[in-house]
Amino acid sequence: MERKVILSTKGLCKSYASEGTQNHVLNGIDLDIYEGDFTIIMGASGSGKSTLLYCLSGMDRATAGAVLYEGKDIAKFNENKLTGLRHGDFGFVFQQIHLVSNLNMFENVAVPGYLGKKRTAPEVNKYAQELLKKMGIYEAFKRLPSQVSGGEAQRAAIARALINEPKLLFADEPTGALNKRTSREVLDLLTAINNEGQSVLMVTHDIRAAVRGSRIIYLEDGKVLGELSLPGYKENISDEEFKSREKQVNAWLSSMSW
Ligand SMILES: Nc1ncnc2c1ncn2[C@@H]1O[C@H](COP(=O)(O)OP(=O)(O)OP(=O)(O)O)[C@@H](O)[C@H]1O
Repeated sequence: MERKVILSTKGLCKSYASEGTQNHVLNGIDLDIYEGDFTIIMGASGSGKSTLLYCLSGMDRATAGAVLYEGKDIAKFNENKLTGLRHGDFGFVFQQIHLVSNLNMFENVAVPGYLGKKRTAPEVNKYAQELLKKMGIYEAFKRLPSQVSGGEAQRAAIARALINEPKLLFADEPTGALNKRTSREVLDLLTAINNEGQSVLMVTHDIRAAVRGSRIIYLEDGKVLGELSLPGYKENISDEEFKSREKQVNAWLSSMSW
């Protein structure tokens, strides 16, 4: 069965000017991102992972080449259209959580829904409550971000990213600031929503996060060096299956960084 492409890049290049020279960070990336996948971007520090995520999601502009979304090159969108795309079509989760400090957990999730205008306010309220329940933080409904743990705040950030039902959820090191247990809880949630059909693209250094992927892409010096496809990760995976998957990913990563 042919899989649907959500985003694709053609000859994507990104350079930054620094101290009179050009730093060529992305060097001609041709890539398709598929619907339903849990796509992982890996690579050494500085290989261009976050820059690729920013260019794919319209948070930054390519220097050359195209980023195609629904047949249109978003690199050519004006600021207004890019903002609309980021708010309406994509969702974002970052290592730094950035909840609005004077809004409670429910409001942090619901407000982007009111702004998204895809649903009426009562519909947004209902959906925000559903998402808080799904993320296991309904009890923290009325608490301010300063009154919850890092893991709870990241779960609220995931709920917020999902409120407008994004075509693609981008996650940049979402567990980078969390301890092992809360990282696992957050990864379990991302796995669960991916198993329900949500397309996810995640940048990570962490192999325990990468094993969640159905496709892992390895960047080196701003180019795709290789990729690995894996069967979808099941939420009730046994320890044995996890270890064998981890071994496969580790062996592949060693071959990439050889
Ligand atoms: N806004 C910017 N201005 C100038 N240079 C930048 C900018 N953003 C990134 N860079 C440079 O681009 C290169 C790639 O950065 P990027 O953050 O994409 O790498 P990364 O693979 O995500 O790294 P890490 O794993 O360390 O987060 C680095 O050399 C970085 O210094």
